[in-house]
Amino acid sequence: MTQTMYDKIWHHHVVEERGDGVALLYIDRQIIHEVTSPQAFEGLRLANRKLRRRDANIAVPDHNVPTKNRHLPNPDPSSKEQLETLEQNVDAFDVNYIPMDDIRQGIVHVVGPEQGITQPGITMVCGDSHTSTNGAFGALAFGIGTSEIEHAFATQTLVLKKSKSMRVKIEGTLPFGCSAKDMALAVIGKLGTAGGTGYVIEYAGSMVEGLSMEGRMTLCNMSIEAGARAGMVAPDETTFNYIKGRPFAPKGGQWNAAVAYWKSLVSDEGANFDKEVTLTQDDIVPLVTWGTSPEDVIPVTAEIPAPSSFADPNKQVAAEASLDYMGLAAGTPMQEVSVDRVFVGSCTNSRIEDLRQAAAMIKGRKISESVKEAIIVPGSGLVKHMAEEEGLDKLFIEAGFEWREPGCSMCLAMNPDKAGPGEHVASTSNRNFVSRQGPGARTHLVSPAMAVGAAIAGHFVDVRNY
Ligand SMILES: CC(C)[C@H](C(=O)O)[C@@H](O)C(=O)O
Ligand code: SF4
Repeated sequence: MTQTMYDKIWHHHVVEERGDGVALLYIDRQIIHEVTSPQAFEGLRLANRKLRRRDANIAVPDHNVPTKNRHLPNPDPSSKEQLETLEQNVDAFDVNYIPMDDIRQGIVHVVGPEQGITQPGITMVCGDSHTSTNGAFGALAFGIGTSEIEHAFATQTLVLKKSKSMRVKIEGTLPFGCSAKDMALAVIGKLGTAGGTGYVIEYAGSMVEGLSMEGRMTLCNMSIEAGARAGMVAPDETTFNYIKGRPFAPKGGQWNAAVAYWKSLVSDEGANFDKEVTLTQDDIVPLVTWGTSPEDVIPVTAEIPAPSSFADPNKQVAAEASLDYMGLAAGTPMQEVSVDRVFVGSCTNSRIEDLRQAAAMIKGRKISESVKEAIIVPGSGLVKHMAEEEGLDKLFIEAGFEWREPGCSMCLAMNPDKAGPGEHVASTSNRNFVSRQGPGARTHLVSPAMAVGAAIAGHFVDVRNY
């Protein structure tokens, strides 16, 4: 019987079938951050339990870390407490830990792949929805809740129901001025935020195969915004080249054996997917979100849509509310929308390639005087270091950007990096929810190049001719 990649990885990890698609699944690796782990550790404490496999877990602080003045006391009491609690817990339970002052520190979903922790064929969890990022390697990686974190700590297993499978093919060559972020936004625009509910998505097609690992991670990262449980890309030479030599990668004779196994994971010819969706090169253009849902995407060359243009009455109501919150009028050309702040970062777009694409847009120009703040937040200390070796930090600083320390930062504004009420933010993150980047802040999701273009012009621009 033919199998999808998801079927294969699932079956390799079943400890016990419970019937009705529910199974006890073995979990290979778990990553932990400070926001969702405290109750899980507390649960272990109360039940007097330990970690079943301490080498399968690794913790790193990311959401609450300050991105500047780290040598000073943390200005936010609740952030301080969450960070200290994580330190106490990893100490008490002897969990592998990457502290804030370690060059490897960064956003969990950047650190896992960078360290070679993420590998094809593994099951990988984290108490964080964007764990889907790791699926770019052909891993089954997904976010879990606090009680599941505790369960995985104690047993190295989880009780799970198998999802349906969807294949999203994107065919063609990535058009000029576009990036994996535009592909991700195009997929969400097409599926809608509920289109992937109940599914694990496998991304395929020539445009996906042509992406670097960084691009594939951007694409898989935003599977969650399409409602899916996870996103995956079949491992290939691009994957193997990325993993080779990383700290946790298989070494010596184990390398060849691992690659042979990884190659066997790809979906069989003719494997059955519950749903198939295809996008073409024509669907991929520089996109911007205009509303408060990631599905609210339009080409940068388009106008803000009128609520009445949507067929679904519920969507009409939602669009009305979105426009009201965003302070936008239907019919306004997107390129006339001005931006107050610019954020390049987050687990969607903070890897080295994202920073290179962002820096390439500067071309000796400076950010607009109308922009209050433009920050570049690398995904990890290693990304930051690499960017500095390439001189990207200087390009950003000369243009008027702030060059920060790694963390989640203004993606969700749990640290001091916030946008003010009513301010429009050109953001490379993944969620444009109400008040996501600060109370009343208005988020527009874009690619790194589009964010820098907006910073220079002071409003959204079509990066293809800017
Ligand atoms: C804090 C965490 C639970 C949350 C998530 O799971 O996604 C955060 O990372 C986010 O992006 O909103
Ligand atoms: S960068 Fe944003 S989306 Fe990613 S884990 Fe952090 S808060 Fe969540």
